[in-house]
Amino acid sequence: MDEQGEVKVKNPWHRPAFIFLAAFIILGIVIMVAISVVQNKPLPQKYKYGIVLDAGSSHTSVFIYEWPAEKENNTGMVQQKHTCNVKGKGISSYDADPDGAGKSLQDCMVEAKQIIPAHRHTETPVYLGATAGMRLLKMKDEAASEKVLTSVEHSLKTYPFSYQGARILSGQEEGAFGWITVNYLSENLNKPTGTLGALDLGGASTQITFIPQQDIESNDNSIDFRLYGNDYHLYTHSFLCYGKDQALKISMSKKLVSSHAAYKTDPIELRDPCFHPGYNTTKTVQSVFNTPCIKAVNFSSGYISHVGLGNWSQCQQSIRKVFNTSRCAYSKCSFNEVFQPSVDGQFGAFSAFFFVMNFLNLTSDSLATTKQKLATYCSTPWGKIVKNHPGTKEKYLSEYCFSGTYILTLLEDGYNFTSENWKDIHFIKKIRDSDAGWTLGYMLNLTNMIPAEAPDTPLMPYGGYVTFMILFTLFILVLLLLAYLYFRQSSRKAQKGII
Ligand SMILES: Nc1ncnc2c1ncn2[C@@H]1O[C@H](COP(=O)(O)OP(=O)(O)O)[C@@H](O)[C@H]1O
Ligand SMILES: [Ca+2]
Repeated sequence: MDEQGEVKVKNPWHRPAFIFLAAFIILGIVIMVAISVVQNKPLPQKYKYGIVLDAGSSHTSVFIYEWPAEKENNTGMVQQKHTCNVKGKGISSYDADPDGAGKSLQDCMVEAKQIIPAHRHTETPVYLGATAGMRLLKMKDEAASEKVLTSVEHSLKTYPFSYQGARILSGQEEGAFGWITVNYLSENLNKPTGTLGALDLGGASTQITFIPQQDIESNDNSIDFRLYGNDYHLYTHSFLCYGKDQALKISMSKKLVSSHAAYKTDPIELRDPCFHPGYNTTKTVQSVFNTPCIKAVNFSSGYISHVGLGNWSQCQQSIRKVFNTSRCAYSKCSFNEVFQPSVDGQFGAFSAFFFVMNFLNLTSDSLATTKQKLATYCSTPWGKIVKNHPGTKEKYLSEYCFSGTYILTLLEDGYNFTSENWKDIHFIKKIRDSDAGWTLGYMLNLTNMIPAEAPDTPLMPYGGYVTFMILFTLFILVLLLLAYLYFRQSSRKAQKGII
């Protein structure tokens, strides 16, 4: 009994205070880990949505974007969830029937209501941005352009979303937001890697935007951004009337004006090297001259007999006349006296640049091969072209020779790309499943989703943090166990010594 009494006194582990302390430490660690795991646990993913309507000159597309609610300021988080193509033509074609513009959006907006979860509807912003078609309508008939915008506004306000406005974008905005989109999607904005220049070809205008190596000599062409802690000094220019549909009209009108036949015959004969041999279609003079991009001319007839010749080099000669390169008041110009630094770096060429070059299978050849293949394509008889592409809209099909040649001439003679840097042009439709175009950049900007400064990042990712806390706790437990074993052994020795 005495022996046992002595052991009790000598073994420190049997002191209640020590046991209490050890239990308290373990409990404290367990509570700490439990709280931090629960506190930092990512909530079940909640998504937010945004809608942007791209009211282009040829048609309107509705884009629905989606992003995880907690990560809206991280780069690359916003994704395109759905697109809907509005039936019919662009809103600028409703100048004589403004109500029709608003009505045309109905089907796609109903679709948006079905795609976005109902509880998110009221907080989902809707933006409509109109581009060059509406810029031209505003030049031609400002009152009509306002009526069209009012009509789409009334229509968009009837849906449960948060309507944020319908407006005409400036050419600079269109160029800059296209650049933001491609660089956001390529995750270039928060990395020290280079950025991607943006080339956008529409029906009524075309944009070029990139970071140049030299000074920007004209203020109109300069845009500055601070994104994720980096300063960007961009060159941008939008050529109104140089989208492929307006360029075709300008090119046809020049041919008509310079041809003597045009003033005498009925219908006027337009022999066009940019259309396939065997192509022969009657068009109205009005369909070519109905644009503020061309001065009105009087002809003997209201009709044109448009006859294809299929001669690529003559076609290119005729397209060169659309670009005025004779004067430049700066150190360098693209065309029409517009300042442009030398193109630099990699470029993403989207919208009609992609549609046309992809159709022609010309997205990955050298400049020389591209020209050769295009020349062969243009000389292919129209009958054969129609037979080979039964599913393609005849209007698009008849114009691919012109459009391909226009793209080549715009890039080489207009923007001064060469056979050396031709490979730097990447014809793209999508980046990581989202369309390249101005709409995403526009929404990111208006919702402040690209912060000027880089957001604070946690010390370690969530998974790493939990692992660290578990390992750290185990480490402490093992230490306590070892300490226990050590003390037990030493107290036994002490016990034996006493015996
Ligand atoms: N599959 C296609 N093939 C050829 N061209 C196309 C195709 N889809 C769209 N396009 C063309 O792309 C252009 C899109 O321009 P759009 O965005 O409407 O005008 P803008 O940007 O000048 O306001 C139009 O010229 C249209 O005809
Ligand atoms: Ca466009």
